[in-house]
Amino acid sequence: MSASPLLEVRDLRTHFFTRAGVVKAVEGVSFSLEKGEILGLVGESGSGKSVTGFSLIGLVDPPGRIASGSIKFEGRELVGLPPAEMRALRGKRIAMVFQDPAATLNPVLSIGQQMTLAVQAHGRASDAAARDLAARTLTRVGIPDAAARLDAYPHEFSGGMRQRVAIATALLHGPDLIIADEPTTALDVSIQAQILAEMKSLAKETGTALVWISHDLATVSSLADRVLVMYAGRIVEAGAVGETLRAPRHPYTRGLLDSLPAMARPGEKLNQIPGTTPSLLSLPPGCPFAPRCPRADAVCATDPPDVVTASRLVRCHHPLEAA
Ligand SMILES: Nc1ncnc2c1ncn2[C@@H]1O[C@H](COP(=O)(O)OP(=O)(O)OP(=O)(O)O)[C@@H](O)[C@H]1O
Repeated sequence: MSASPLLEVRDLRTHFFTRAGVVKAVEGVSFSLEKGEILGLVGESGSGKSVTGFSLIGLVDPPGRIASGSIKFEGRELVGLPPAEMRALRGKRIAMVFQDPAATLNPVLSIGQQMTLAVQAHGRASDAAARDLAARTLTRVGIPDAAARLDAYPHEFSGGMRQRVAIATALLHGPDLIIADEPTTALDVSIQAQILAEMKSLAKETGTALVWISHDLATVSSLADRVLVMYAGRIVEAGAVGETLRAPRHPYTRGLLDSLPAMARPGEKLNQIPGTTPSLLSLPPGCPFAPRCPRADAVCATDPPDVVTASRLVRCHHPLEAA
């Protein structure tokens, strides 16, 4: 591990100040990321994955804001960075890919026009040079006959191809970090697998680090080096992906794994985690997972668990045995 990681997040708190109260969407999140590393961020809907991603790239809008904590990118503090400096980093050094490529692609511009604009937003390039870079980048993400397809419009591409265009746009400037928020969720399984394989080889070839946000543990296990499991705005377990998913120590991670369709025997019902995710406006005083946890006892209801760190981080009073 190098002395200074690419990204170092310390005790990040991102809150939404709503009329109903303060929604603590991200509450004390810490992790670091090395160059070329792929980090999977998993958890049920509402656990704070997307808000963590938006915080990293400076895109939390009112009524939300980063309430405290630190996000260091190559040693430089991003929390409190003037918006113009954040914009200069965004798209160039740190890029984001969303679940819906429509969030990135403009329907009234051809793919070539919008990629040219994206190239020129961060530096001088002639239209010809920008189109050439766009075509080469589209080829890298598996778009056949890319130069000819530059004049096509987003609606002329299939969903999988549109997502590839969005990924290529994120790759244009050779960013150091890509934050991908459920980018393959809407695609069919074979296209998903292809895009995952391509993202993995791109990250390894170019040294680009990837934060892959997903509710799908199977996807994360085939792609990521490390996994962070989030619950109610906190990281409850973190470690190397193989070890953590093979032998989870937090009962929540175990519950997520048990509810995967692949874990059910034919004809059997899926083992859903009982109960629902808590309201972030009024969390119980102890462990937020306690009301749904098969291992919880009195202490879990009253005392927030400390983090136990050995080869991996576990935030639990009664972690499962190490394998
Ligand atoms: N603009 C907002 N105002 C108030 N609360 C918000 C806002 N945006 C997000 N939240 C809250 O922050 C919490 C975390 O949301 P987030 O989208 O990060 O979850 P997630 O884990 O990414 O879920 P999903 O997989 O559904 O996207 C949720 O409880 C959500 O209601």
